[in-house]
Amino acid sequence: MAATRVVVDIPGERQYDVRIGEDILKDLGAKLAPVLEVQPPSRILVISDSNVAPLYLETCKQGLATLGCPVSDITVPAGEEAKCVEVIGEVWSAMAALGLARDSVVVALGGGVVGDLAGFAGATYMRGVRVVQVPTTLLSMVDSSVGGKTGINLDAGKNLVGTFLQPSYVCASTDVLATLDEREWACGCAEIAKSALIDSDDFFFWLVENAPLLAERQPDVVREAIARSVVFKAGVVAQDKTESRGVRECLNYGHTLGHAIETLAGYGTYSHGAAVAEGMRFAARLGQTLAGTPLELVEAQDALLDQLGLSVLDWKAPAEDILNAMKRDKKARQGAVRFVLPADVGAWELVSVDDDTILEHLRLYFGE
Ligand SMILES: NC(=O)c1ccc[n+]([C@@H]2O[C@H](COP(=O)([O-])OP(=O)(O)OC[C@H]3O[C@@H](n4cnc5c(N)ncnc54)[C@H](O)[C@@H]3O)[C@@H](O)[C@H]2O)c1
Ligand SMILES: O=C(O)C(=O)C[C@@H](O)[C@H](O)[C@H](O)COP(=O)(O)O
Ligand SMILES: [Zn+2]
Repeated sequence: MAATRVVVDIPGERQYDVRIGEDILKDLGAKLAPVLEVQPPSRILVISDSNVAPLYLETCKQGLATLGCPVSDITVPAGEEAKCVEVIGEVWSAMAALGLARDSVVVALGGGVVGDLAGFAGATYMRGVRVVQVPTTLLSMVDSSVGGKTGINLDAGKNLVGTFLQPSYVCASTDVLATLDEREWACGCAEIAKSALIDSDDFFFWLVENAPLLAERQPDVVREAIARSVVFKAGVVAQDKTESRGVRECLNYGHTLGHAIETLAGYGTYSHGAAVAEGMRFAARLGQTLAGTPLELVEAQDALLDQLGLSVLDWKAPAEDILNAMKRDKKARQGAVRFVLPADVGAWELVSVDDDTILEHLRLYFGE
């Protein structure tokens, strides 16, 4: 079957393709040649992690060989902990030592961690070189490789330092998903569920119907879930590239509590998707009070997340600690935390919530 092509067309940016298909990594160089021909790269640097590199680095480098320029690689430790100040410093130093120049290209080969880290390295080194995303997790195919958010975590909170840099090209070669474990599969499903619920009845009820097949990794359903998610995200980002117009925040549904859980539990303790799923359960309940979220939606979302392998987390923390972590969320304004709440499927609101209401709902939710 031919690869699916989604064109990301953001005002003020060069258009780029997201290609989704089986076994397309080997053709990466051929597909990139026309994209990079305006300024042929003097060198390509593939950045990967210690789990992905042994599996797919060789195929990736072979795929890039047709471009005829030197291809170097560096490998960072696998896992969320690598999205940090220390590792980005090492990456910048390696880029300089390898002689990367403004006309070089960074290829991010890995999941969302490598995508965010390598994207940030590319966006900042010499004030910006071109970046190509080669996502290898379900999450990175459906979400993080598209839209240009890059960055690292601080001890104080998730993604607190970063930039926006749109990739030049995205290659989602779905065969690599075969080596992904159950935890990471469910993690990607969480972002698909987030997108479906925020997008429309059409996407949400398609997902409800196909959740068992997605959980079983049925290839046609997997490809359609990726394509639907990318089309949705590309449409949102096209309206609000830098999250400054009150539109892109919708992609943050579930993330206000989700990011607080990741920070407080320690990066890597829970997958990003598992924490976001918990955040979606909480936000829907908060929505019942503040946005008229119907009980049927709360229950339908719970059932969907259960089916996708995203069970309720065995985690709790004092409500005050969670609130303090949430206060560093990038959606906060004038010290108040703002939540994306689902008034209904396909109808979200960005609501500023006072501290007492948040504390009350956290205590209720976590049974304090
Ligand atoms: N920039 C964005 O728009 C955006 C969107 C969503 C999430 N994110 C970020 O993405 C990160 C989460 O990404 P993730 O869920 O992909 O995690 P990840 O990158 O840590 O990958 C998960 C695990 O799977 C391994 N792995 C990756 N590909 C594999 C493969 N094909 N086979 C076997 N193992 C493989 C990795 O080595 C890692 O151990 C978080 O830091 C989150 O904040 C960013
Ligand atoms: O692309 C976006 O915009 C998103 O919010 C997608 C999220 O899934 C992703 O986790 C993102 O990194 C969160 O962004 P942040 O600005 O809250 O750090
Ligand atoms: Zn996310």
